Amino acid sequence: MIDGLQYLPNYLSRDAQEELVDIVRKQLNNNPFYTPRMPRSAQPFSVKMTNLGTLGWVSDISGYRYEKIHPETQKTWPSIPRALMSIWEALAQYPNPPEACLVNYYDVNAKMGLHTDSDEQDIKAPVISISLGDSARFRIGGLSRKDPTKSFKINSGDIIILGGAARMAFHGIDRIYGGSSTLLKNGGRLNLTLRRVNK
Ligand SMILES: O=C(O)CCC(=O)C(=O)O
Ligand SMILES: [Fe+2]
Repeated sequence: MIDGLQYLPNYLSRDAQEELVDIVRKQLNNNPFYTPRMPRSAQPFSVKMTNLGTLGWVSDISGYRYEKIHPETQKTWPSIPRALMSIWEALAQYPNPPEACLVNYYDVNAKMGLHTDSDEQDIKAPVISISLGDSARFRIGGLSRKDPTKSFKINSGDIIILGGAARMAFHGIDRIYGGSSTLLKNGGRLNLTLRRVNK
């Protein structure tokens, strides 16, 4: 596996997962998931997205970028809750706090193609990714799209850290294992990624 990728299986207990889902759901109140679209083609993503933080990652016909407001409600994103800040403080080994928490929701048919997280100025900071709900097949490659990739199954409560040499590695979600978790009332998978954007 590429150096700098840290996989922390079962980092969150079931109780901690339930608590986190509750906290995030409350914080997302009036900050709905929307359907992002591919730059240029405007093809819809299968993953629904929203954000917490002073900045949020958005994608539409004009491109990928960070914005201070929700693309549909035009309201600022709710703040990143303390429970998530604490996870960052425990794991990031980085002095500055995250500015964005991208919240991804995958229904059973959703997936995310191989990509790099490259819209952040500060690539010395890691990206911390928290999985909640249904299991998924995570794919990780190298720094070039052509590099060989490996995949493994990730489960609710697992955390992946993309740091160091793995910060700019290609990664994606091949598939969701529908019905594999009872954590989310309506099924599916919630993924939270904590990101530092500005240096
Ligand atoms: O859902 C995941 O585990 C990965 C999400 C991801 O790579 C992203 O939002 O950039
Ligand atoms: Fe990513």
